[in-house]
Amino acid sequence: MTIYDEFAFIDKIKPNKIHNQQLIAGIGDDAALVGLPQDRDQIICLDTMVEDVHFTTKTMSPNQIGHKALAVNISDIAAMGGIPAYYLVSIAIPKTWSQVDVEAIYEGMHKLSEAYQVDLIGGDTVFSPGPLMVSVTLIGYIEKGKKLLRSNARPGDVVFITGTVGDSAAGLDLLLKHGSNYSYNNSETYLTERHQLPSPRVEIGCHLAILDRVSLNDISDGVASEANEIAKASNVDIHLDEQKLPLSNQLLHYSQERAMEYALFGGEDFELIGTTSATDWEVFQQQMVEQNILVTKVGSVVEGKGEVYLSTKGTLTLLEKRGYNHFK
Ligand SMILES: Nc1ncnc2c1ncn2[C@@H]1O[C@H](COP(=O)(O)OP(=O)(O)O)[C@@H](O)[C@H]1O
Ligand SMILES: Cc1ncc(C[n+]2csc(CCOP(=O)(O)OP(=O)(O)O)c2C)c(N)n1
Ligand SMILES: [Mg+2]
Ligand SMILES: [Mg+2]
Ligand SMILES: [Mg+2]
Repeated sequence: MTIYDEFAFIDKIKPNKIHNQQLIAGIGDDAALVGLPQDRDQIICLDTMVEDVHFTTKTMSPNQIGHKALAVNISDIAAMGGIPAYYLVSIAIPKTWSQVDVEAIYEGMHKLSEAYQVDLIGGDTVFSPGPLMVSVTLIGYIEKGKKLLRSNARPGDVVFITGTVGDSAAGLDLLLKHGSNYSYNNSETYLTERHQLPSPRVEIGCHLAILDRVSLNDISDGVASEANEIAKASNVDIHLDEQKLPLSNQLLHYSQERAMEYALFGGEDFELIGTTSATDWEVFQQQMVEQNILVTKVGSVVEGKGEVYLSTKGTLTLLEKRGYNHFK
């Protein structure tokens, strides 16, 4: 179905209320105009989702594609300890996609934008002769001077992971096998939804931003890949204790044998992995316990030259930067 009147489409997706009062002009001019608060630094990121790379019509509904395209960006802001505020969407639409389905992508984004109080302030709409592509640029902020960088890890730090890891990759496995319309049992549905509807950890990021020094990454490419990024950026070694990696019962039930592979190399959990001093870890852990949020100590930082080791029953083996890599 070829349909789009580009301009009628833009009118249709334009939000009718705003969450951030510093927005001066959103959709409807040549660019968005936003006021800048003096006491904050800006955080800006962009992630793209492409049909047959990040999703297929079999693995994700249009609504879920929209949710996830925004969620993965919110997750990058969470990994900087910040609060998301404004987003722009670039969408390239092939003729095989119906207007109803494209609007459902926006509904998915809109629903999540309400939950996280972010405003759609612009974007671009173009035709694609190939797959559907949706790219989101997200702007957020953090108190001036706060930096939760990958390069902040120091020897003696505790390494932690939020939530559980590996669920999304197992969910993807199920979806590639049976599709999204299959009647999954409760435990399988938990896994497929972890893949389709990730929950970015903004609240936890904000708690971490209060601590003195934190290194942080969100888990898009797998624990092994993200831990390696922190180790390399900080020029330290990271030791991960295999037995401490937080795995859900649903994942273990799905495949005890492959659970560790999913956790280390699967990706798209959009949980956070990071490090902080042992003293700040105690403070943070206590806060998380009080709020009933799962955060697990999974290892430690030692002096080194940027490598990650996995400790399995006392034996250390090099954990290479294997995981999702677009061109491998
Ligand atoms: N094509 C590109 N042009 C410019 N910068 C890029 C490009 N691709 C990635 N980057 C930058 O490289 C860094 C790492 O990107 P990426 O691995 O995608 O991070 P993440 O996994 O957090 O999304 C980020 O600072 C990102 O902005
Ligand atoms: C159909 C399908 N095949 C494979 C995957 C797995 N996959 C695609 S991209 C990706 C990694 C995350 O995406 P990326 O573009 O690397 O995000 P970033 O690291 O930039 O946040 C994974 C695990 C998927 N989600 N869907
Ligand atoms: Mg990226
Ligand atoms: Mg990231
Ligand atoms: Mg990646």
